[in-house]
Amino acid sequence: MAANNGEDQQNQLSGHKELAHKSLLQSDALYQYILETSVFPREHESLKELREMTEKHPWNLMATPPDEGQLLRMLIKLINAKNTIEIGVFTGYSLLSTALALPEDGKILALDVSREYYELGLPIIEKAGVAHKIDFREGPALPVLDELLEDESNKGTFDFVFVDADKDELSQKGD
Ligand SMILES: C[S@@+](CC[C@H](N)C(=O)[O-])C[C@H]1O[C@@H](n2cnc3c(N)ncnc32)[C@H](O)[C@@H]1O
Repeated sequence: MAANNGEDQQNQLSGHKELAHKSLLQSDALYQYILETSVFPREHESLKELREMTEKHPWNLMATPPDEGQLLRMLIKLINAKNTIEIGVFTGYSLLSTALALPEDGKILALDVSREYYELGLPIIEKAGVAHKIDFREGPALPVLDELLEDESNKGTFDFVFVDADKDELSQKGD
C-alpha cells in the first residue's frame, strides 16, 4: 500500500469517527487503534479508493466498515467459497471485498434495489479486475430469492450469503 501523507491520514481519521458508530467495539479510541494498526495496512488499494469515495456520499453510514470487509474476506477464504450471494450492495465495499477474496472463477449474485448506488463504485470494481465475478440485479431481493428457492437445481449451489439489507424479512429465507 502506498504511504500516506499527513492530509491522507487526516482524511482517514475523520472517516473513522463516522464508521466507529457501526462498530461492535464501544470505544472509538480502541476502534481507531485497530483500524490504524491492523485494518488499513491490510486494506486493498481498490477498497481504500472505494471507501474514500463512499465517505463523501450523504448515506456513507450505510457502507460496510473496513474491519467487517476484512472479516468477510477471512470467512470466504476459510470456507473456500466460490458461489455467493450479496443482498444490499450500496456502493460496493463488501461486494468488492468478497470479489477480491473469491477465486478467479468465483461468482457473486449481487442484489440491490438501486443500481445507481452500485454504479458509483463500479468503475473502481472494474479497475480492480473483478467485475466479471459479479452478476448485479436491480430490484428487491425477496422475489429473486423465492425464484432461486423454487428451482431445485439451485440446492447446495451457494456457499456463502451476506445479507446487508432488510434483515428481518430476509432472515426468514435463511434455510
Ligand atoms: C446497509 S446498505 C448495504 C451496504 C453494503 N453492503 C456496503 O458494503 O456498503 C443496504 C443496501 O440495501 C439496499 N436494499 C434495501 N432494501 C433492499 C431489498 N429489499 N432488496 C435489495 N436491496 C435492498 C439499499 O438500497 C442499500 O444499498
